[in-house]
Amino acid sequence: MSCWLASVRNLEEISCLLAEGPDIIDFKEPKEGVLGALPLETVREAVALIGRRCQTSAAIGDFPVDSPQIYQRVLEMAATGVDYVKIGLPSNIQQAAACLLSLRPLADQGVSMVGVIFADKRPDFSWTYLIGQAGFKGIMLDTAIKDDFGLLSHLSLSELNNFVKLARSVRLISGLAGSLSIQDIPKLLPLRADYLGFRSALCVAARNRCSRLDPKAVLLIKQAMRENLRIFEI
Ligand SMILES: O=C[C@H](O)COP(=O)(O)O
Repeated sequence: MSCWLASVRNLEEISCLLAEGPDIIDFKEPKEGVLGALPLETVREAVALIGRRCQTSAAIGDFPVDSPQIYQRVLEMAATGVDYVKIGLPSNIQQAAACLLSLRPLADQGVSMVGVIFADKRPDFSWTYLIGQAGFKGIMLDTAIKDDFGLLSHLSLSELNNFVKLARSVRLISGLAGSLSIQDIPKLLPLRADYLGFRSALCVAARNRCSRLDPKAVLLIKQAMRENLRIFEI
């Protein structure tokens, strides 16, 4: 069954979301880039505020894959108590092999990591298994450039289906995101990714993901997820 993830950038947004019960609340600062990080202290407070009412994830920030800072950043983010730490990877995951292997000890210590690759950067899914070998828990497809061209403008349903199947074959949780709209939900749910991720569609201005969350938009996404899941599970 597919879950839904909602990205937030501050504690006020969490209060707005919790009533609608997303399965995962994801912490990131969109002003700092597609995987912009929130301050560690904010993430710590956010995790405490949520109090295990849903799962949580957090981006570590936009770092080049050869940055020596990645290991430390993952360690620090995991120490906030967040369930999953999200790390951006290049489209050709093979290029990140050294970075992935260096993170393996963190996986062995129980840190749950999710690798993020970008649909608008011509991703090569054939290296997905390397993420599994590094002990990651999941892989997520997102878009690097946030504009009118969402996930389905870059990859076909058949390519996305292939991605979800490959992830499943190496026991990785799979997530799909990238300026998803409410209309994308019935198209993507049949692929049975583990979750669909949203930010833009939850905001008062869907074209500005830095704008505040709109409670009505949040409710509409929640209802669309529920109704479409009911249809596909019949
Ligand atoms: O992790 C998911 C992303 O925050 C989705 O954001 P977006 O809907 O603005 O592309």
